[in-house]
Amino acid sequence: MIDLVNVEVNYRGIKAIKGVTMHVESKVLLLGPNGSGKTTLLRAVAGIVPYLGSIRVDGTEVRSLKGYSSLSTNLPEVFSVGLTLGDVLSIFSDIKGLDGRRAVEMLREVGIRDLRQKTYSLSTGQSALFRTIVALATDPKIVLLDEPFENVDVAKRRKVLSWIKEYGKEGIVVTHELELASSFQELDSYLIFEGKVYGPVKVGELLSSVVTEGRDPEALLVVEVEGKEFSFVKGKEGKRMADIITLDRLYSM
Ligand SMILES: Nc1ncnc2c1ncn2[C@@H]1O[C@H](COP(=O)(O)OP(=O)(O)OP(=O)(O)O)[C@@H](O)[C@H]1O
Repeated sequence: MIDLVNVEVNYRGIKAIKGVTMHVESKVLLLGPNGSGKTTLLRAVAGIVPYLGSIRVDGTEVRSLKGYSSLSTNLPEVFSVGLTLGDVLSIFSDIKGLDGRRAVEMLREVGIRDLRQKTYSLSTGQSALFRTIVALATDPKIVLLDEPFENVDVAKRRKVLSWIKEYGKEGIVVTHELELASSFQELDSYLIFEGKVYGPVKVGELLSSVVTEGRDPEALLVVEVEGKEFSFVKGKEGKRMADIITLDRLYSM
């Protein structure tokens, strides 16, 4: 279970996360445009950046966590430079109970066979796949996945989708691609704009809504973008969410 209460993250004067309160006890999607704070929120939950407020993972405050938690992530900060893929698998087997055979099988399924190569020799897409596989092959209770589809070929995205459905009962999956979100219709989603989180709302409901300017009393969600309010409403005239593809488009509405 992940509980955030009034969380703020500041990077030297930039407020990247502003007063976020969330209670996550299933797998949820976090959707938002570039620079909205998605990665920062995951970093805070993973204990990689300092935060104000409270973040508890299964009841333990993240900033006072000692040792390893029930949480796995594909965030690049977790992977040391200069190691081979085999080294990383072996370290994660020791410290996080990674299933080495399963990891090797998953790597083969996406065409990564040479375990003697260094992690930095992987392409951007291969690196994303490798990090996702290491995170999931630990069979984690909680997953934090940052843009697991980015730079991954369409055919391999299908594999990644099926793995995300298979592993981790709880957690946060970040993406800014609504097209991919449609594969998770039954999950709850949160939207993030300018460091503020809105939700939850079922992915299916969100994608079948339209976006209108202003505050609509029947809205599933009302978000604020650059000082303007936008409503996500069902059964009205407006820009169909399903056509927006990426949330960056709200900035040009
Ligand atoms: N290390 C850092 N130092 C200073 N500012 C940062 C740092 N990392 C992120 N930021 C700023 O914090 C804000 C949120 O960034 P973040 O990377 O969390 O967004 P994001 O939603 O993950 O974006 P993207 O989809 O582009 O990856 C942005 O304004 C970004 O410029």
